[in-house]
Amino acid sequence: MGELLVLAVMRSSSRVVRSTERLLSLKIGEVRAVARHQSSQQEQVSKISPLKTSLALWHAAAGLRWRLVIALLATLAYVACALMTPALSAHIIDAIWTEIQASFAAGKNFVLTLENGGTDLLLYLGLWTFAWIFYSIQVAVMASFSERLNLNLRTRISKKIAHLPLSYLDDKKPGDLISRATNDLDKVSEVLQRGLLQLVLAACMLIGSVMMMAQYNLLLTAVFALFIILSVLATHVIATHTLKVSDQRQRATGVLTGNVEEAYTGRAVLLAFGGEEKSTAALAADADELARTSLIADFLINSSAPAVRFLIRIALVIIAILAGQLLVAGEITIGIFQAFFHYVGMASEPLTQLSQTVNLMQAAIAAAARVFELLDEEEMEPDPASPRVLPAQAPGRVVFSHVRFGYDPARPLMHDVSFVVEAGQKVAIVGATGAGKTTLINLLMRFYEIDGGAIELDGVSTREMRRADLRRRFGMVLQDAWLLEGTIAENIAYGHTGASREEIMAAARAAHVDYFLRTLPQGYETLVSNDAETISQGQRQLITIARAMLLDPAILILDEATSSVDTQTEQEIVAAMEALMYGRTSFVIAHRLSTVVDADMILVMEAGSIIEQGTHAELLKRGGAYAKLYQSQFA
Ligand SMILES: Nc1ncnc2c1ncn2[C@@H]1O[C@H](COP(=O)(O)OP(=O)(O)OP(=O)(O)O)[C@@H](O)[C@H]1O
Repeated sequence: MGELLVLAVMRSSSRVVRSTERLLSLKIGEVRAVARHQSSQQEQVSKISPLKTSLALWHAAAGLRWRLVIALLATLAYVACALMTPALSAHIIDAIWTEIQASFAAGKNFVLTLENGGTDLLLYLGLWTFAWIFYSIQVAVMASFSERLNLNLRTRISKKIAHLPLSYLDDKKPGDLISRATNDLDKVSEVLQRGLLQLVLAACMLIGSVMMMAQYNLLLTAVFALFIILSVLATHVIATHTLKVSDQRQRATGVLTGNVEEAYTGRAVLLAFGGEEKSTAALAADADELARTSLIADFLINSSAPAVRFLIRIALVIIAILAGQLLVAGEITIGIFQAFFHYVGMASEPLTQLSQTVNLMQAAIAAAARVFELLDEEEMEPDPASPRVLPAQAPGRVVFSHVRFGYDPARPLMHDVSFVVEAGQKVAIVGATGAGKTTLINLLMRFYEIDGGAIELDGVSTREMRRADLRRRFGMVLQDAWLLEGTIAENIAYGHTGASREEIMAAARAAHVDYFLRTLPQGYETLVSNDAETISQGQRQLITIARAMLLDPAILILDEATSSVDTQTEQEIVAAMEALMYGRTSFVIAHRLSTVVDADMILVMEAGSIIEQGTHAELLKRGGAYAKLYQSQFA
């Protein structure tokens, strides 16, 4: 996992530079065109199936569904309490009114007692108390349901990332991945927490209120039911658009997060090429797109409630006229008249809420769809069920036989690569840029799977080993020295849990960095991060050499720095690398004459193939590609 992360960062940082350069080369007009193109792309991908996504969410909630049952029961209890109150109040009003009239007829003042309506009033109060308790239970249970579902999905995403092939990261921006694991998931839980509850509550309230209305008068209930149907139709039309626009908004958030991340990580390139303005314009275009889609999505989400409210107002007027006539005709009592309107009021708000919630849920569905899109990505080939394990002291003999590979299977890069590296040998890999030097290392570490042939480590095919076991055999020191957020001591001990302070300091001494670290005010406890520029490039590389020293791997992979460091640091790096390579099989992407000349074997690469291999003397004698390269680059 550690190495995977390292390579992901390597890959993303080189991609960041490429994308930042692309960002730099954009003119403002092109930026707008890109934004438009992105938005048309977004329309193309909006093929979300709400049913499929809801089922996936239901499936993801396995083990948590009992919470939904409790929330549902609490909701039903709340609705029952709330629905009983108007009927009870109708009864209380009619009963007390009769008592008042009787008292007046008898020439007495009316005094409220427990017998003549007081008990009913206490019951009324009790009902509302229970309603409040049940409502609180459902709120608490739903909050715990949605947060746990969120946690489940987030855990699945982190496991998924560990199983994604590196090729996934090659054409996706890390920011988009981050956006799915944060923004999209948060949207799902935020909406579920409020939305699901409201949905159940509103539906129960609506059905209950209509049933109660029907008990009093069927004609008036039928008029209200007609307007419910009209509201459902209006909601459906708006919700269809909301789903599409919400998807665009979540994608625009992903694009913006990705580009902000790129602009930030590649800021050195931006500043160096004076590209701040263009980069800012490109980000502004992304932000514009997000603002545009958010505006439409928010408008749609909020527009359904006023539309439904308008329909309800019309229904109320019609019902009021009809109910008034019935009252005058003596077909209904004043208690029933007020109870009916109470139920209409009780049903109206849920109807409005239902419509708004259905719309809000579209945003959650769109976000959840992006989460499941990630979770459904094809994973890398699993480790073998019964993996071969190398002995701890395996010497580090490497054999490539007839290896075939292409990043894109349709465009092979390596056709037939074969070579043998004996344990303890130093191999220099040379070749022009893009020749395939890094690719060779990627295949050796199994960051990518080969398409044919075999790679063996001490007689065992790397495919028969667990990836983690394989990678533990290697130590890497890259040009782009990677530091994680933490102290320098933690950085040196990365990958070697439980290293003592003495071991860390011994590794730092061997890597010629101990003296420098002691001069820092906080010494080994100095806090660093990959982005902080408080530690120079050369010093970073020395720290990563110390990291490799501590790991004490059988095989080393070194990418010699091409960037110019001062002579003193350069000498220290050379000495540290020599000490590190001593007695180990080492693959060096070589840029220094001394490394090439000293190597036990030189692999000369061109267009993915090894065109020559041998020692410096042998290859010079041959007078082929190496001899020419040596003359032009190293001599
Ligand atoms: N992740 C990738 N996806 C697709 N193509 C890639 C990827 N990485 C490298 N390539 C392509 O494969 C070829 C070999 O690249 P590689 O990085 O191995 O070259 P290199 O010799 O290490 O170059 P350099 O010296 O510039 O680092 C190049 O054409 C490159 O564009």
